[in-house]
Amino acid sequence: SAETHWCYEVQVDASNHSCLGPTEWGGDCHKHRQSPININTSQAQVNKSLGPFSFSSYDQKHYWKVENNGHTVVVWLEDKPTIAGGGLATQYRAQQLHLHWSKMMNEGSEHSLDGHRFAMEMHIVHQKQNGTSSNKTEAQNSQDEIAVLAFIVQAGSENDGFQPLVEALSDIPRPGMNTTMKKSISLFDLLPKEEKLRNYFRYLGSLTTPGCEEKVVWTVFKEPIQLHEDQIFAFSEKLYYDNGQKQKMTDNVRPLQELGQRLVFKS
Ligand SMILES: Nc1nc(-c2ccc(Cl)c(S(N)(=O)=O)c2)cs1
Ligand SMILES: [Zn+2]
Repeated sequence: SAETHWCYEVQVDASNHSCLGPTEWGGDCHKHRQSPININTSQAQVNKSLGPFSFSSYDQKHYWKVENNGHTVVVWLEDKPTIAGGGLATQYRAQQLHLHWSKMMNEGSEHSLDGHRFAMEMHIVHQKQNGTSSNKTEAQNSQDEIAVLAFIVQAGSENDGFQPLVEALSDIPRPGMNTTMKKSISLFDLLPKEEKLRNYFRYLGSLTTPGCEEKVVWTVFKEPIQLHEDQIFAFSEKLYYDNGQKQKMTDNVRPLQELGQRLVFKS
């Protein structure tokens, strides 16, 4: 039979157990360098090598393609903006951005800061740019193959930069649907002002979705993105997990994982 697909806890009951919730996820999801984690900000160690990021083409406006993939809303960054600096070993190329959220303003982020969770969390997923062909092989298994820039989102003032994404949600209620933003925006239109991106936390972890591969160098920025409550609610209101449009897409948040022997650093 088609293998049972993974899902979030909120979906397990609604689908009368026809999908695997977070405690049953396979792959590397049961290993010990997993994400997300709670970040104890006073225990995080200042690391002087965690300098500012350099963002390339983050100012480039684009009519991005937006998709409901059954777990989240994904914005495909095909023009591949890149990042470097920020204590990263090399340049990384953006692949996609997606978000995690809840209707509850303190249950929608995946990471927490000193036990506090927020309304949403946005992840910009980047792939390590390989060097020469020689070091391509082992590079694929490195702990920092993927760099995710994580931004917490809290309810506050209206954010005009997010409107083209918020308005695109109505076009893609069901899994597998995709659309294009009706207005071009840049990644910087979605982020806090660049000068506010100097303060961040850093640790090595995993994808927060199956197979939970432990190949992510995480950056969690301190400065939150602010969205109006109505913009936040739009994600839970317009999107569905299922084709029958019975299960609203919300609480697509993995439970917190143990820090274990890992250290969290801060810029
Ligand atoms: N099918 C799906 N894949 C993802 C995904 C892919 C890559 C990554 Cl890196 C992540 S995360 N949450 O760790 O940033 C999520 C979401 S939903
Ligand atoms: Zn994510």
